[in-house]
Amino acid sequence: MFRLLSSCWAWLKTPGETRRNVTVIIIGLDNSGKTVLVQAFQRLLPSRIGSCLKSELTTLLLDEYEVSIYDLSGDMKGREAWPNYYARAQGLVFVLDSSDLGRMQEAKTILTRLLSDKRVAGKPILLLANKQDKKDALLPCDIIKNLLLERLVNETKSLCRVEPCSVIKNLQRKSHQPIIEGLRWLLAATGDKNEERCIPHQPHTSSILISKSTRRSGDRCSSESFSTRVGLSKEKRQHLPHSAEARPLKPILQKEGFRLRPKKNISVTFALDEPMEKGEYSGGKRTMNATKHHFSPSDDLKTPSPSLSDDLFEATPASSSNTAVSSFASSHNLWQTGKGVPGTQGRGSWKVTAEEPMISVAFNSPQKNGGK
Ligand SMILES: Nc1nc2c(ncn2[C@@H]2O[C@H](COP(=O)(O)OP(=O)(O)OP(=O)(O)O)[C@@H](O)[C@H]2O)c(=O)[nH]1
Ligand SMILES: [Mg+2]
Repeated sequence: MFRLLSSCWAWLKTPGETRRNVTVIIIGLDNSGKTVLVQAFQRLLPSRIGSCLKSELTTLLLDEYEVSIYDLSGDMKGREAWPNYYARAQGLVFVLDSSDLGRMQEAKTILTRLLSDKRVAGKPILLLANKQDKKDALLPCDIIKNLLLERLVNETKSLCRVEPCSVIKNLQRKSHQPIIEGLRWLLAATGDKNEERCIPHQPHTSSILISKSTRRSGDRCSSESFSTRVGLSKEKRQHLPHSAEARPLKPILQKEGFRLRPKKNISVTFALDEPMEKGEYSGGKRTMNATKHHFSPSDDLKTPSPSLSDDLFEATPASSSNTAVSSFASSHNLWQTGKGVPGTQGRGSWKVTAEEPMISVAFNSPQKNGGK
């Protein structure tokens, strides 16, 4: 009853009559969780379900947006209809079953074909790494690697955010926060994307964001150091949701450290567009050899010190945006290492510090809940 009333109120209360209409398509392989995602949105947000004629359409209200969401079927027959929706979509949600390793290649093929379509290329895409409750679910960094996502979004100039989530119903309401935050980001990105197209001679570089949904106290990331890399005006950037901000990889490494969480809630945001200069971090091996490990005194649970592989900071060749990408690939080892460390699946955090620069890794409690 309360939900019904608040829905009615939300529909009536159109602030200044200025709701922005945005059309989003939800796409992905069959069985990835698209329909369950839409059902979660319907539970969480004021929504209007489509008529019988367009049962795939749901209209949601979120902030100042009225969002038309098309839940497209992912089976072979359904995929034939996808192109009919490409032109009208301003943003895309690609739902991936992170635990279905056997279909990663198929997902990659589909995603590549999708983003390469000229009606889609350049539009923002939210990649939901779903089914994170399952024990074999891939980490977002593994997904990025498996799907060759960096290269793909760089080529198609699409702004991309990767959001790990579980959309199943029996999870607590707050565990659905990532999908709301992801949708907020997508909506903001659609507006900025349109505006950006009007800016002439704007060098376009693309970004991948991984959600940094929650920040711990002591997080040294300062918001001023964030920037999107899609040529947004400063004023527009201020309107992006906090979690929509992208951080250039190079400054992160230079100034702050790279904050990652191993599974479920990822705590890092970065952009893959800033080329490294020649020789930059080429002393990485040396630096990492000099690495010392220590634990934060605020850890909820002490975990064993991780051992880092020496190839954590391989020297990265310079001169293209792929340099930063390969730098990410190096940091990927960091995740892998963290993942394999006994005890890191529990609550707690550990830090790895080197003399200069410092890398820090924060592990927070994963949401293990009713994994199948
Ligand atoms: N464990 C787990 N199961 C999920 C999750 N999300 C969806 N599922 C299950 O995955 C199955 C498929 O979900 P759907 O939402 O129907 O998948 P879909 O992407 O709409 O599939 P098509 O409509 O065929 O393209 C269902 O059995 C869901 O219960 C999740 O986050 N975790
Ligand atoms: Mg479905």
